[in-house]
Amino acid sequence: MTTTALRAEHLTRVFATPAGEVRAVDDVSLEVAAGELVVLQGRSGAGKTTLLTMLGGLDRPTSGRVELEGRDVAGLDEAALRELRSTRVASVFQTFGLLPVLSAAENVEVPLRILRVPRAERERRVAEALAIVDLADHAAQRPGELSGGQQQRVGIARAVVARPALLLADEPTGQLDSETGSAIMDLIARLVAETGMAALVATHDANLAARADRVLRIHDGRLDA
Ligand SMILES: Nc1ncnc2c1ncn2[C@@H]1O[C@H](COP(=O)(O)OP(=O)(O)OP(=O)(O)O)[C@@H](O)[C@H]1O
Repeated sequence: MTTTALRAEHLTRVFATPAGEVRAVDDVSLEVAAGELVVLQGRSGAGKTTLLTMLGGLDRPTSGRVELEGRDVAGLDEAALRELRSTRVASVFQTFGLLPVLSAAENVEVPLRILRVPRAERERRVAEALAIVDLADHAAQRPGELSGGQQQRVGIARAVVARPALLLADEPTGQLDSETGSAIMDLIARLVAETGMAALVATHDANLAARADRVLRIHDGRLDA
C-alpha cells in the first residue's frame, strides 16, 4: 500500500506588488508518496520556490490546502507548525544554510537538539548521518573549511538526521559543478530509497530529472497537465 506523505489541493499564492497582483502559484494540486522522489522543473520565476515554501509550512497559501502525513497544515497553530518544520519536513537550499561557527557535526546535530534528543543518542545519529553522506572524516571541520559539495552533503545530513517524512530541496545543486551536482542527486535518491521518506526537488537542470520517479513541470505558476 502506498502512503501519501504530501498532498496539496488547489494551492494558490498571490502576491500584491506595485505593478499589480502576481499569481506566483496558481491552482496547483499534487501528491508525493512515501519513498517517492519527485523532481519539479521550471524556468526561473515559474513558481518553484513559492510552491516549496508553502508545502514546507513556511508560508501560508492565499487559498488551497496542504496535508502532510494526513494532517492539514493550515489547521496547526504556530507551535505545532514549528514542531512540524523541525521534525517532519526537512529543507535543503541552494545556499547550504549552514552555521559558519559550528563544525559539520554540530551543524548536523541542530535538529536533534531542537527535539531534545539525549546526548548519547545525538552523537550516534550524527555519526550515522555523516557516514551516510561520506563525511565521517570531516566531522570537526567548519563549513568554510569544506568544499561546496561537502557543504551541501552536510546540509543533507542535517536535513535527514531527524528522519523527516518529507525532504524539500530547492535547487540543491545550483551552486555545484555538474559532476558534484549529479552525486548529490544520487545521494538524495539513495536516501529516499533507503529511508522511505518522500522528496520533492526543484531544479532547472534537465539531467537531474533522470533520477526522479516522476517529473512535474511548472510554468507561470501552473503545473503542466
Ligand atoms: N515576496 C514576493 N513578492 C512579490 N512577488 C513575488 C514574491 N516572491 C515571488 N514572487 C514572484 O512570483 C513568481 C515566482 O517566483 P519563484 O521564486 O517562486 O520562482 P522560481 O521558479 O523559484 O524561480 P527561480 O528558479 O529563479 O528561483 C515570480 O514572478 C516572482 O517575481
